[in-house]
Amino acid sequence: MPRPDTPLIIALDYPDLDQALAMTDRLDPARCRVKVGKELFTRSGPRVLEVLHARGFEVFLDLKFHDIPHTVAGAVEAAADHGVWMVNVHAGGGRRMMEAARERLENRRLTTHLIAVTVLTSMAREDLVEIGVDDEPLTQVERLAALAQCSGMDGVVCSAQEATALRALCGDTFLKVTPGIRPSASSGDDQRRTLTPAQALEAGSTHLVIGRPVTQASDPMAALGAIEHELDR
Ligand SMILES: O=C(O)c1cc(=O)[nH]c(=O)n1[C@@H]1O[C@H](COP(=O)(O)O)[C@@H](O)[C@H]1O
Repeated sequence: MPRPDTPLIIALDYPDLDQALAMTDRLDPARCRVKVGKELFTRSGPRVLEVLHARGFEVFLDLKFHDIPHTVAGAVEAAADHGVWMVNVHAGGGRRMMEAARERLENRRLTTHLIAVTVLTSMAREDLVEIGVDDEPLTQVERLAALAQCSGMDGVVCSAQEATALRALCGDTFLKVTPGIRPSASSGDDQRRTLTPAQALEAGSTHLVIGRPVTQASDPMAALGAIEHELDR
């Protein structure tokens, strides 16, 4: 199946498989990828991946693994064995954890994209201070992105507000997957570091993760179409 030529990843943040599939019934796998996160996966198990693959979708399995190296390597291998397009870990798990995950994929010649979460887009400076990081989010994102890159990651999850700095630091081909995307008219919800879809691509994001602005819209297809229009696609 040809890879979709789109930066859009729709977050299927639903409490059950039926609701997620009702949404994907209305999406076209040529126009977007989909993301399965903790809630949906914990409720539905790997079956959700089988069903989405059968419908032609490439899947980002967003379970943000963060554990000792051996455990994370096994979890990343299991995700890749399910045939997902992308999987993620927390860069805060450190170099040995990320290297172990990369090595496990290489040993098995598995080509799933492996990326690391830097600083969650729901966090602002004061949240970092509370966990002992007395830095601006950008400084911590740069620190973790550099570590992720030299630990063998294909890219990072960050806010689009940091994408330009990471393009300079890590290059164009290093993936910058950016949630916290809010079309001009929508609310920020619990996100703190947001940009619009067009601003995010302009800033250097390679992929845009979009959840509620599409999934909670009264007409999700119209919302997706408006984003595509904004991106001139
Ligand atoms: O890894 C992620 O996808 C992620 C990282 C991050 O820093 N912030 C973030 O919002 N996400 C995910 O991106 C999606 C954003 O959804 P909305 O805020 O509804 O657009 C959710 O599924 C989050 O779990």
